[in-house]
Amino acid sequence: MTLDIKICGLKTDAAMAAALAGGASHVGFIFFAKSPRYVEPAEAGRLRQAATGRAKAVAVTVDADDAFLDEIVAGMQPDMLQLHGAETPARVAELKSRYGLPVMKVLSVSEAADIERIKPYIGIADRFMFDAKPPKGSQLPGGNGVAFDWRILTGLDAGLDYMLSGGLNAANVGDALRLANPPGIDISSGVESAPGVKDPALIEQFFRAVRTARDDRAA
Ligand SMILES: O=C(O)c1ccccc1NCC(=O)[C@H](O)[C@H](O)COP(=O)(O)O
Repeated sequence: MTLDIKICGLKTDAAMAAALAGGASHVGFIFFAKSPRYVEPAEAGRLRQAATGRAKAVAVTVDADDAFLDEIVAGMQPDMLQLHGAETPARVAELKSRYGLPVMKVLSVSEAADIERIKPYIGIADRFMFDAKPPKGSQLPGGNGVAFDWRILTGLDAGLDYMLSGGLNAANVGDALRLANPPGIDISSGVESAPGVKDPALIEQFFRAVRTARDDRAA
């Protein structure tokens, strides 16, 4: 089975180069002003050019209005929108039709009952992401470096297209793959040396850990 890997919160050419060299299938840009990973749409548009033909460029937004989304889509030309807020199924459908782009809807989870919240989005969102709930006091809906109990994903339909996210790093990604066997994974703060500062060496180390885990499972 192929495994999609998204490196999120890219801001520099060096981090982008490391993500692509490692074999990222998706690269993410954060359009949430309070985030240390925020990039301007035009800068994301410049950075994402390196990914063309190699990885999908994902615009991560949080309950963004149409005016901001218009600016993002025009400036960055994403391949996909990641909706990381409280967007309703109707809003997801509206944005798919407005921009003609696939949408990944994020749901924050901590227990098995939270998984049920995907139901109204099935057939509307193209893909899902399960991320951990932000810790109390966090200003960020994502990028908090917090994991959830990956075993709650084992009850999902085998064909559901999703990414497992939240608190991944080189040390724990093998366990996540073994426990949940997800079709995709996503990482941000686990490959940073400080909030918002991606470390190419940590990115390389993460890809190495993924490869080792997959080789071990194949053996
Ligand atoms: O990363 C952010 O700063 C962020 C801010 C606002 C909304 C979403 C954000 N990140 C989205 C992602 O896809 C992250 O990769 C995901 O939450 C996992 O982050 P981490 O736990 O740090 O690996």
